[in-house]
Amino acid sequence: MSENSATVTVALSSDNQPNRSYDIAIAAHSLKNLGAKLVEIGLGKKSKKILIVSNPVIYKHYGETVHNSLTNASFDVAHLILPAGERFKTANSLQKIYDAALEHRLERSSAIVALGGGVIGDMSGYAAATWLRGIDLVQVPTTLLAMVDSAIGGKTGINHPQGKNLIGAFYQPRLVWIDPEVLKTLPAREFRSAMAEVIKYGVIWDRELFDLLAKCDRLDQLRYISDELLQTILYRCAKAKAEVVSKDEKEGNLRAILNYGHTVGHAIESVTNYRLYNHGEAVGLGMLIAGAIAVDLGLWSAEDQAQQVALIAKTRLPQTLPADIDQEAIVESLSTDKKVEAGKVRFILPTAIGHVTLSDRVTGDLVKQNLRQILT
Ligand SMILES: NC(=O)c1ccc[n+]([C@@H]2O[C@H](COP(=O)([O-])OP(=O)(O)OC[C@H]3O[C@@H](n4cnc5c(N)ncnc54)[C@H](O)[C@@H]3O)[C@@H](O)[C@H]2O)c1
Ligand SMILES: O=C(O)C(=O)C[C@@H](O)[C@H](O)[C@H](O)COP(=O)(O)O
Ligand SMILES: [Zn+2]
Repeated sequence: MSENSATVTVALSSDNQPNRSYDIAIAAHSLKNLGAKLVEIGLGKKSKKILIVSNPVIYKHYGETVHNSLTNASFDVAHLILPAGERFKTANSLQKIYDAALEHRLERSSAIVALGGGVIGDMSGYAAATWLRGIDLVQVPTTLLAMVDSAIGGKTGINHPQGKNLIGAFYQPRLVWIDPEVLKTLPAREFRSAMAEVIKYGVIWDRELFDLLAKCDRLDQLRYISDELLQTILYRCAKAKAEVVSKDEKEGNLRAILNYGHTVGHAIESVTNYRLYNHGEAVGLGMLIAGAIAVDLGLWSAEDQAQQVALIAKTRLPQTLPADIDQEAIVESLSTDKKVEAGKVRFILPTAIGHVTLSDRVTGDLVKQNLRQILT
């Protein structure tokens, strides 16, 4: 890792297929070089067609740079603008991507470029996985959350009216192209939200990252983070996710740790109709609750939980839930979690900073008991 650029490789087994490993390239001001990079990794040899999928805000800021970079590299580019927000991570939006793919006559060797946050990335990824049974996918994340998490590792999908990400596929991108400069236009709320996933890596895998963050006074806005710390965050999170995904691409076992905070987090998002909390905020609340449950079960210490609470407080993420939140519905929604096995909900619970375990000892009552602790 140099001062302002780094590459992390997601190493994947290939069986009889061509090499599926890919790079996560992190470099400031690199957006304009995307087209040349795609040529370098072999895109455009047969079909030159590319569909950029984005949303109005992101495309207004960065669409032209990406479009020009691709056309300068001789790609035949079309773009589709979808409405912004988790509420639009739906089958209806997916249909619009398919319609645009058809209109632009994407072929098997064409590509989709996802220019956006996790919502655009997850939906475009699923469209790429399924259009013509699979075309190339390039992730160009524009939120911190997408840079450290959603653009990496190949989980793609959309929400079902009954729950988060219930429809999807594991489908790896050919490249993750990160230009941290784009974070300068990211709203502070979205920055904070991403910090929940960053802290997640500290708790599940990387104690050094946790300790580094704990030394900071404020973690709620980009302006409180030095360029060096931002680069370290991007690099260490990418490395952590790449290591986990390389070891267990399809969540047979280890990868489930990346779901820390998500069991309750997804339930909160879904029960509040994706209107009250965004993903990272709900995950932050989910981590607070998972930590408290782990203390109750004697799996980790009250001191470690206090450290987690203190770190989350530095991000100024929400730490409470409205008193009238439907607790029964949250517990009910846990049953749609993808980690459910033989009807039992399995939680990722921390045992020490940097370590977690999978537990099926968490009852609905224990969840409700801890939800009640954070009601306002
Ligand atoms: N696939 C995975 O492994 C994975 C991992 C984590 C999260 N997710 C999913 O990711 C989604 C959350 O992603 P998110 O937090 O990126 O939210 P998001 O995609 O909704 O983006 C948040 C907001 O930021 C705006 N925005 C994005 N980049 C910007 C920029 N550079 N400047 C100005 N505005 C910008 C967007 O318009 C949007 O309104 C959820 O659906 C979650 O389930 C998936
Ligand atoms: O990559 C993973 O694996 C994760 O679990 C990362 C999570 O941050 C992400 O929100 C993911 O989409 C959740 O997956 P799900 O399988 O619970 O839908
Ligand atoms: Zn997440």
